[in-house]
This record gives sequence, C-alpha cells and structure tokens, in this order.
Amino acid sequence: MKDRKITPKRKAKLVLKNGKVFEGFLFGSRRNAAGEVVFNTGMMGYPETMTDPSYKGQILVFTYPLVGNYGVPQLNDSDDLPLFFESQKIQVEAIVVSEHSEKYSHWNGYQSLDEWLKAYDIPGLYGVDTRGLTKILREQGTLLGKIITDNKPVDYYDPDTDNLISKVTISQKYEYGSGKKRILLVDCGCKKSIITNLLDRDVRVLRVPYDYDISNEDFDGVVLSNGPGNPVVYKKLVETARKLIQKQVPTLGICMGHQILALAAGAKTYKLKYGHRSQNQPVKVVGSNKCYVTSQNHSFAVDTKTLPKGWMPWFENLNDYSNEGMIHEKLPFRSVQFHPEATPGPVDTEFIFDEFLKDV
Ligand SMILES: NC(=O)CC[C@H](N)C(=O)O
Repeated sequence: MKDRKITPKRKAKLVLKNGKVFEGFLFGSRRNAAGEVVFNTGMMGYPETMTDPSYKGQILVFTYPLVGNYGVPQLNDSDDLPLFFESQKIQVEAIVVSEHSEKYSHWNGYQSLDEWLKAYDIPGLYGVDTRGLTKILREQGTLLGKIITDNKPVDYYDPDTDNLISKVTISQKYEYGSGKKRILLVDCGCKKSIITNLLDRDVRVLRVPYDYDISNEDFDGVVLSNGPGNPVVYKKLVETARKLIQKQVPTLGICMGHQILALAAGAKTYKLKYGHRSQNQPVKVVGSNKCYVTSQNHSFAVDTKTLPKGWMPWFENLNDYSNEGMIHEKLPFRSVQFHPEATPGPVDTEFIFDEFLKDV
C-alpha cells in the first residue's frame, strides 16, 4: 500500500437538467464537464469501464459505493492494444462516486484513480449520494447534467444528436494477427476485448474506420463493433451494413453494431428509459429456458416487433424483456446487444464469437 498525501477538499456539484443539484467534492481534473448522466451498477472493473469508448459524451455514476481501492494499471501496449484497458484513454466525460480511495493496493496498481483522472484531464465528483441520484435517473430516465467546479458557464450537452463515433474510431486501417481467415472489423469505438477475442480464435483482424469504403478490401466476415451515441445518426454506416446483407457476408454485430445491423435490415430502434449498464444483466435465449449473465452498456434498443421477415429475436432481457439480439433464419447474420467480450464482466457468452466464426 503506497502512502499518499490526502488532498484538501474542493467543493463541486452535479446539476441535472431537471433542476436537481448534488453537491460533493472534486477529484481528478479541475474543470467543468457536461454530458448525459448514466449509472452503472457493476461492482468492479472501473479501469475497463471508463476506457470503453461507448461512454463518450456521458457522465458516469458508479453505484458501487467505493471506487478506486485497487488503483489503476499502467497503459502497457502489447501489439498496439492496451493490455489492461478497453482503449488508450479515459472516454467518459466525468465520473460521480460516493467515495473514492486515495490509497490503493493491487499487484498491478500503478496510480490512484485521482491521478489517472488528472492525467487525462477528466473531472470526478465524490461525496455524492449516488443511491439518491440513481433513483432519480431510474424514475425520470436518463438526464443531461453538468459538473460545475467554478463560476465559468457551461452548457448542457446532448450526445444523442452528435456524431460521437467520429471522435473514437481508429484514424487509419490497421491489421492484427496472422490467421488464414480475415475479419473486417468496422470500428465504431471498438473495445479492445473484441479484437483479442477474435485474435484468440486465430483470425486476422483488419480494423477500419467507421466510414471506410470497404468495397476494395478482401475479407471473410465482418464485425460491426460497439460504439457511442444514437444509432440513427449513422446513416452511412447503416448503408454499409445494408450492402453486407445484400452480399450475404457473414456478419456479427455487437451493441452499436447490433443496432446498426437491425436498422439496415429494416427494424427500428428506440431509447430505453435509463439503459442497461452492469455486469449482471440476465438474458434468455428466445424460445428456450437457457439464460446467460451478461455485461452491458447501452441506452438504445432494437424494437423486436419491427424485425422484418427472416430475422428472429435471439436473446431477450429478463429484467425488462427488451431485445438483446437477433439472428437470421437462413443467412449468416447475427448480432447481440450485450457484450460477449465482457471486460469487465462475465465471459459466459464468448461462444458468440465461435458461432460467428463457424459461418466465416
Ligand atoms: N455499447 C454500445 O455499443 C452502445 C450502443 C449505443 N451507443 C447505445 O447506447 O445504445
């Protein structure tokens, strides 16, 4: 356990668009921030969660009462992929916690949560009644909010109308691995573990920007990755997915990728009241009694009723019965709303990658 100086308390607050104010203290970077306020009920995995690019544009509330006690690992890149994070940097706009640890203890701990936030210029608010705050978000639905640390004005920011994927996608194509089959990965803000799950199954992965013209590339299958924002904003991406359907290219959609594939198939998406963000979301295989516990992070969902002929619901959420995946009756298309790559969370659904690769 490293001894650290306890920093003096500095007041700050979270102001919600409904007028509610939560006072607390600042840690991390000393600046204001705005975004959509969402909560995650996971009990561990804050380094992986905070580096998930799907959180871009969001202020993340951790409901687990103590965050930071095992510190944060060093950014160690191996084969151009971060070893212990889901991307190279913190992606959330800010975090809100009840209590954070200035001291930490872990074999892999390199710095404190406070130091890590400062290094990436991300503010954190602690000393907040996160249970009270989460009740508001559950009852009223997700709200816009801002962290205010000084007297400078800051506007609310609505991520649902913005092209957030352009801010998190890879800038140029990049190839990983050396397997015989080549998977084209459309990077909408891809989590590292999607890539490592593919590489573990001995395929080559060609990772391309979300707006890349894929018509000149050779590949055996396509993965549409997770990503931030509202799927209906990404019309060109939906067009790309439509072409994959026309050409009957084996395709796996994950989270945002599921929503994009569903829009391309002709289905509709809608926004859930407060989304699913945790590591223990139960899903059931439609038409059976088989259940899995999954890791999730999403606000939007596919409306099962709008799935066109040929497309079947694959999984459903056992908390609210919303759609958690779809599969084509005959053609090699499948997609899931949850995260088969987990990280953080249970790895029970990694078989989704095997099933996809059987089609490739
Ligand atoms: N993790 C994801 O890919 C999330 C997809 C989309 N941004 C949503 O919130 O529903």
